[in-house]
Amino acid sequence: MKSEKKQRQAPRTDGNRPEGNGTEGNRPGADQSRADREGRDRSDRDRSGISRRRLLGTAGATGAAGLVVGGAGGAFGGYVARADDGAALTSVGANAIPFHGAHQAGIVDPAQAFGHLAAFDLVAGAGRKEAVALMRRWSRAAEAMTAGRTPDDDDQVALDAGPCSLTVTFGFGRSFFGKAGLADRVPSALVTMPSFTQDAIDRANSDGDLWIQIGADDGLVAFHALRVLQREAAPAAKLRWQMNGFNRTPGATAKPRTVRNLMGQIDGTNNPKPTDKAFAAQVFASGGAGADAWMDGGSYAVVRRIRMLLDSWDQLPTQRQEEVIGRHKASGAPLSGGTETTPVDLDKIDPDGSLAVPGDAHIRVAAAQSNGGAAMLRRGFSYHDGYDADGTPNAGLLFIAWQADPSNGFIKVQSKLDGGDGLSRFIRHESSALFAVPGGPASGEYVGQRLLES
Ligand SMILES: C=CC1=C(C)c2cc3[nH]c(cc4nc(cc5[nH]c(cc1n2)c(C)c5CCC(=O)O)C(CCC(=O)O)=C4C)c(C)c3C=C
Ligand SMILES: [Fe+2]
Repeated sequence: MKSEKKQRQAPRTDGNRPEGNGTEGNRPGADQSRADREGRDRSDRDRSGISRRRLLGTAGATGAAGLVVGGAGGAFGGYVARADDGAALTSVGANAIPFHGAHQAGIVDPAQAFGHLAAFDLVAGAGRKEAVALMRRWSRAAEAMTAGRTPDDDDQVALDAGPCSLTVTFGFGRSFFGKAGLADRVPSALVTMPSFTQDAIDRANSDGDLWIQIGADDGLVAFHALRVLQREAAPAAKLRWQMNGFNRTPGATAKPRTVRNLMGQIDGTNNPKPTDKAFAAQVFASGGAGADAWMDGGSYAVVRRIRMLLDSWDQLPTQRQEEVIGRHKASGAPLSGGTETTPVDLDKIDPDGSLAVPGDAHIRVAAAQSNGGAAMLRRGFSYHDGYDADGTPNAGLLFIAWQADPSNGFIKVQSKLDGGDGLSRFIRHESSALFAVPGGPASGEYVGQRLLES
């Protein structure tokens, strides 16, 4: 990336779209983003005497009739060029999540509407020096893009959009350390992931030396970040695997709600909350003073691509589906009663003498109470990669779990779910990876500097 001096254009308001999902105001950086935005418009005007936003608007207006593509146009059209009417920005475009901080962005922030995961391997001959240069390049690019800036020689894919809550999160796989000459710095929590009896893991789409998680509330902004970072990877690293995911778009519901997954369940209800006393200890590593000190403020990301066997799932009556999970499908309330947020009563017995939450219900088997307190923050994306030749949907969950120690988080819980979970008949784990995600960079630092330069 040559320079990030140019500010990316701020978006116009789409009159048909609700103003965000109501959560943006709570996101860190919303105010800063507003200030940045004003600065951006001003600097555009300073350089040319006329706002780039206005110029784009004029071009759109004059060309509008000729640019209606695919379909009858108007409300039914596919692509309709729109003039810039000068209306205010939407909060979706304007929201910026700071790149710097004690923890990397993309862990605690609400999961965005679009996600890309990518793993890279160092190329033969690349070592610590090349890794330092790569992490510098990646951090510089991510810092610019998350603030809504683009490089001079940018491909302009995200040119008209604001930051759109873009986050970029970087991690290191176990295989990275030996190649980078850092074999003695593998953190003790970065264990080799065990195999589980029901795994159907595709090794080519698993593991990796380096990992990037990208999230944004706009598809172009998310793709742009992926493309920029993939280009910046050369000549040090090459792509190993890449996955695309999505969540509900901000503003799609009348008020903020927990997302649904592709099985139709409300998913994420009983996640640890940042307001919980134990949250930081459950999710973030405290590196201590020893060899793992560089992981202070970091976390461990377990990535599992879990296919949903949707054809079988869809054949199950709703009541049975609810027994498989242990919650009502529509409301997300536990089968022991109450609303979505009512704590589940795993001991409750129904009038017929059976457990209200069945013995093999997913939430019973996965619960911290059933696993010696083991907990993790689940922050995933749905995925859909088309259909197999026989018409089976290739769709499911890019499951991402964040924890201070995977042995006392995902690994412990998955060991219990493997075989004991009613849901396991309807899902298949097809990819697996575990990454050490260092703490967030301080201003002027790049991600991983405390590992690579100490
Ligand atoms: C090893 C950890 C887990 C895997 C793998 C997993 C897969 C998976 N889960 C769902 C759907 C739901 N999970 C829910 C709760 C839940 N799941 C896990 C862990 C794993 N899930 C935990 C720790 C919990 C919380 C349990 C509790 O204490 O209540 C729920 C209920 C709503 C919620 O709390 O999020 C749903 C729904 C799918 C579809 C899936 C694989 C594709
Ligand atoms: Fe689950």
